[in-house]
Amino acid sequence: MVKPRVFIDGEAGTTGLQIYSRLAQCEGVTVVSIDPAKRKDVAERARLIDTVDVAILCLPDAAAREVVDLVSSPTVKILDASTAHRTHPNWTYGFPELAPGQRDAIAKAYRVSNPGCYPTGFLAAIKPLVASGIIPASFPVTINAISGYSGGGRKLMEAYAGYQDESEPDYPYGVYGLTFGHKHVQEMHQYSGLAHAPLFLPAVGAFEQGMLVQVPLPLWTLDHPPTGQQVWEVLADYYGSEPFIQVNGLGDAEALRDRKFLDTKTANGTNQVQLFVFANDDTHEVLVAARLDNLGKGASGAAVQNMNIMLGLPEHMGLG
Ligand SMILES: NC(=O)C1=CN([C@@H]2O[C@H](COP(=O)(O)OP(=O)(O)OC[C@H]3O[C@@H](n4cnc5c(N)ncnc54)[C@H](OP(=O)(O)O)[C@@H]3O)[C@@H](O)[C@H]2O)C=CC1
Ligand SMILES: CC(=O)N[C@@H](CCC(=O)OP(=O)(O)O)C(=O)O
Repeated sequence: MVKPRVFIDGEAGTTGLQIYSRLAQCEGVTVVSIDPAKRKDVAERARLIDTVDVAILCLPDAAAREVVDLVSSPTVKILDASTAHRTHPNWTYGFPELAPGQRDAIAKAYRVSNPGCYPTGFLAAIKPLVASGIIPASFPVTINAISGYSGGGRKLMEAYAGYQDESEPDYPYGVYGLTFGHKHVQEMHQYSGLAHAPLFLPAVGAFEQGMLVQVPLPLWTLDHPPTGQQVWEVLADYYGSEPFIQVNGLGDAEALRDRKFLDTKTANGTNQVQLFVFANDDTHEVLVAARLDNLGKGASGAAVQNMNIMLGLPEHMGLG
């Protein structure tokens, strides 16, 4: 059988390298590489894309848009890991677990956008709650999230490079996005089913990889607040058979591990979103949290999963 040919545009970057190393171990596809001297030559990249079955774009947004405009093959499927096409009406959102039918839509699509890392955690947590009506679409939602610095790509990784050797980094924790216009907000709003955009407060920590996305729900604001168990059941039912979304037990003490806090790294190296629900039914406070590897299910793992679906390959291929 002829193996599908895949080109990773931006193969040398943080996300591209991780996709390459996952696919290099796979028998199922042939990875086509560009001459390194031409890796920023847009005409050569478009020419190569026209020759493959799937092209995965791991580029800055502008470079992704530019090359897509030059592609002419009617058969090539494109998977864009950048933010450029995530809310575009002609592109299919590459989150197979988001809703019934999404996986089939990805399988049929010629243009698929890979979700952002923060939206992956947020949408995994909120979408079932809004879709089921257990929280109303009008609920004012806030998100507190922290990412490792690899989320900022090569430039942020270089900026943090010296920290490994310091016992006390200058910036162990930094909140950003303080003008509330972060590039992920539109995507989080569009696919959540919420009437209002969530208020998003991202932070970056002095660790390389991993993320935690927290959605605190002050349910006392509702006339009939659901219990923590009811919130948990909605999530557990929604993702019951999904291999890459794991719903941990309600108030799972194991999840907190020895130190009694939710850490940011336990999902690293996996393609998992790990969901947690913590609740106090007396005060009607609930926290839904998602832990994931920003470079795994938040980027390269999701890209490989989407590529597999787009090519009709086993969905687990290359995902460990
Ligand atoms: N890091 C993360 O956690 C995630 C990143 N993404 C997205 O993936 C994309 C890539 O991000 P990331 O891998 O982190 O970024 P990096 O900066 O690590 O890598 C980007 C790569 O693209 C190359 N590049 C830049 N401009 C051009 C161009 N005009 N033509 C061809 N190649 C070019 C860069 O080369 P050079 O370095 O030489 O300029 C580099 O190799 C971005 O859109 C990002 O938003 C998505 C999910 C998560
Ligand atoms: C820590 C950090 O800087 N994170 C990046 C998000 C990671 C990323 O690039 O997100 P995409 O998935 O949209 O590509 C940011 O906040 O812009």
